[in-house]
Amino acid sequence: MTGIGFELLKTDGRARRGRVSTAHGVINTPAFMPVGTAATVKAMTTDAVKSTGAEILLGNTYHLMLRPTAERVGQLGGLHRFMNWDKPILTDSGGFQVMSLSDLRTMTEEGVTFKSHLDGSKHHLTPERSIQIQHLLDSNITMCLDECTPFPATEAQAASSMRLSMRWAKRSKDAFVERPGYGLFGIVQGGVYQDLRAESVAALSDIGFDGYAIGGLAVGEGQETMFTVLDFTEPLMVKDRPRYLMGVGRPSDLIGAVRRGVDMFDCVMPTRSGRTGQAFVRRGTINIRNARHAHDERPLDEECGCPACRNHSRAYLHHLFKAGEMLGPMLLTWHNLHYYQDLMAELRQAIEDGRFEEVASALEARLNEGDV
Ligand SMILES: Nc1nc2c(CCc3ccccc3)c3nc[nH]c3cc2c(=O)[nH]1
Ligand SMILES: [Zn+2]
Repeated sequence: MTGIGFELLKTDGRARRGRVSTAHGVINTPAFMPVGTAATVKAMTTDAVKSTGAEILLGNTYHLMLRPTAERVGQLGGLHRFMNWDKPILTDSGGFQVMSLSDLRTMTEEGVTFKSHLDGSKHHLTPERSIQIQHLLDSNITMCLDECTPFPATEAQAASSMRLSMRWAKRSKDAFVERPGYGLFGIVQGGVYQDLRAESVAALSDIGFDGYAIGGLAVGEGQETMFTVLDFTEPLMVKDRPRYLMGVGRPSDLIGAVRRGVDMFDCVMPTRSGRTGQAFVRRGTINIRNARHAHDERPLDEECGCPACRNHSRAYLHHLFKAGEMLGPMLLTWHNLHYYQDLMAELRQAIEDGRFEEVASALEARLNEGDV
């Protein structure tokens, strides 16, 4: 197999059950991919991440090029060996993180010049350099360098931003080293504009990629707008390649996007909010720091099999956070990732059984039950 393989195993409405195969193993879709920004899923060992059911994790070109540098990771055998994760890895191309993390950045046709948020040192990122960095990291799924069009943007702004990303997509493809089990994904842009999204899908399909991400969303547009953009973009996308919705999302976002034909997801919510004490449970969310949990002997979620729910009460987790104990963020991160994987497994099974709509609407109803 050149590039990565994709099998579409079953559909139920627009929802898809598939399998992505890479040099480091298989990813069952719909899949949630935990974010491991600086070669670590924060507060989790790789064994812990594996125990949640995750089959792929994400790394970041931006962070790793700054520290410890891509050359260092490459010298040490790539990201898999560096962090001891032997399953697939997807890395973002860095443009999104430059725009959200560094200051004093300038964007030109050539690429983006920016100052490190760590030490102010100057760096350049071009499509060619981003592809080279991801190659050094030994990423199984490489992302094209793109510009994530800010929200809101006028149609003219979204058009010129998208067209720059399409020129960068071609340069990314030309720089990518084809290897069996390794693939390159294009990223659809175009803001909230139907004709621009269509132009971007067509431009990327003409170039040809192993998979197609939908970018420019989860940038503050809100769930309704995100779903509207999916509704007019997804039907234009080829069916025999994976679709990856970048940066999404909360459980209700995931259910709605699987319903609309998305296969792969990433989001910092389960890890970032886990560290602040927010737990995602089947009936909504819990902020464990709230006083009402101080004496509650129940687990976070009775139906969850994670170490936090098997071994501890809400009262104990509340105490850990109040005491500033590092076990608190560890256990809530573990729970959130475990819950996200359970949710994706339930959606995969529902598609296989031809019961997606029944299962999805029941899950959505429970999320709004409240009083968790
Ligand atoms: N390259 C790119 N990344 C995005 C991310 C980061 C996803 C990511 C991938 C891998 C690791 C971390 C983060 C977005 N997050 C929210 N919305 C997003 C939009 C884009 C986008 O349009 N382009
Ligand atoms: Zn749990």
